[in-house]
Amino acid sequence: MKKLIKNGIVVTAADTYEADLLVDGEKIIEIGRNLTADDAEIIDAKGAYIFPGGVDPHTHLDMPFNNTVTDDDWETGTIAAAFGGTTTIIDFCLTTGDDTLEKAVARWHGKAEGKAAIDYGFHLMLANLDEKVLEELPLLLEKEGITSLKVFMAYAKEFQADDRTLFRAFKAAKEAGALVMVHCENGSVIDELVTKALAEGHTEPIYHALTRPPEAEGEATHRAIELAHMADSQLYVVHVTCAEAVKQIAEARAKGYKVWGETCPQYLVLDQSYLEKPDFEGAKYVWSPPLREKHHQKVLFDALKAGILQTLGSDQCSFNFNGKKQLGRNDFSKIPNGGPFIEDRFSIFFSEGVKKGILSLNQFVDIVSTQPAKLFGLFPEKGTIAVGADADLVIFDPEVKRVISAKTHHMNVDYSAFEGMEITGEPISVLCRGNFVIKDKKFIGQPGSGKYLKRKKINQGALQSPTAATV
Ligand SMILES: NC(=O)NCCC(=O)O
Ligand SMILES: [Zn+2]
Ligand SMILES: [Zn+2]
Repeated sequence: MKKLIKNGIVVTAADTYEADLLVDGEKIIEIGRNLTADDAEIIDAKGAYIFPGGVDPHTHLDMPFNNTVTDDDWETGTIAAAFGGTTTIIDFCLTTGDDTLEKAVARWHGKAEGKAAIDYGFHLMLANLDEKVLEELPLLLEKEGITSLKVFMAYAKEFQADDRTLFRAFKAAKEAGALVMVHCENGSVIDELVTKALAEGHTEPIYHALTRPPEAEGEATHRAIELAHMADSQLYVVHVTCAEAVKQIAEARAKGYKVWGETCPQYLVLDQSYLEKPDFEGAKYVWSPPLREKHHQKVLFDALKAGILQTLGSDQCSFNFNGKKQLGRNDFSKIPNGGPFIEDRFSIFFSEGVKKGILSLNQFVDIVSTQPAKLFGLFPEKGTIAVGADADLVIFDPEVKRVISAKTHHMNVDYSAFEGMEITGEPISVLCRGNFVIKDKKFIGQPGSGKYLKRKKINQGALQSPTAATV
């Protein structure tokens, strides 16, 4: 049955206008005023914004990490994402532990199939690029439509890649038409600082932040930029947190380097002082890079506004406080790194960005949906509202006020990093490819209905030049 969404205000990265939307099957087939359709279900969206579904380019669902596994799986994680207005995620497929990349990807398909309630793709997370991996990589990227790789400059004992590996990743990506995502922190310096702090008897969560200074992020960001440039390749810096890293990205983009950047809602609204909460509560706020001092928040908002950073990822990586976070009770370096953000990414950004007058409605859509879709080869099927696009739609009440709490969220985790925060705006109904996943704030979707998305290569027009990507 067709669906006719009437009287809403359609918002894209470019326009804001009143219109009705006619959806047939998975697609938007007509946009206009006073549309009628005899055989359609009518949805009245008066007073609501209609946004394209959020595209979250950074999640870790059911992922082995820091000697444990994240607590949200593909069912709880994608349902929570849908409640929050996200209809597509791109998750990180971990390749360590498998002897071929193909096996790792098959394992990730196994985690998602039958569980994902929204659409999804995979990035490939690589720790080494030996001859075997380099041979398999292009074949796998082609077959699976995986057009992005992630390499870590941090996590010395788990994933850290050396400069040679990083350079190889850039070279291989250039040839394969893929984008290299890099976690930019100097892992060796951090390892040294952590060892020293522990030797001096400092075990509390705040030392997680104190041993990962912003300079370590700025230095690594600079190195990644130069290595990408030397390889004539392209770089996407994940979870940017601080002025030091923003400066490097801004300078590179001004020189025309192919560099893009992401930040996350937690860095925009929380600060380092949260790690000082008593009774080990600071562990709830341990992730990497760490929360920074408050003055970095404005730098990040300004960078998003100016188009120096283009996207907002959740970096969803949840661990229960009264569970896996306790692994680090006597040693901050053993606290699993990550937090629960997939559900609140969209609404917090609307409330803090649009409602507080920092961003326009169109900039909001660009950052939470359109730019991630473009950068990761999903546009124009995803990331916009247009005839022929997938009917991934968020019917959003921009005025309702609510308080974020673990008591009401849908993630499989016993705390919210934003507990008690009052925000304005909430998704009322969410459609993914024309089907309601959330209707009137209730989940009516189907685990397993999410579709795996093969993505376009960057040389197929997925990627824009630095100047074109500015808002
Ligand atoms: N960010 C974080 O602490 N955990 C997830 C893994 C990563 O993205 O570094
Ligand atoms: Zn990372
Ligand atoms: Zn991450």
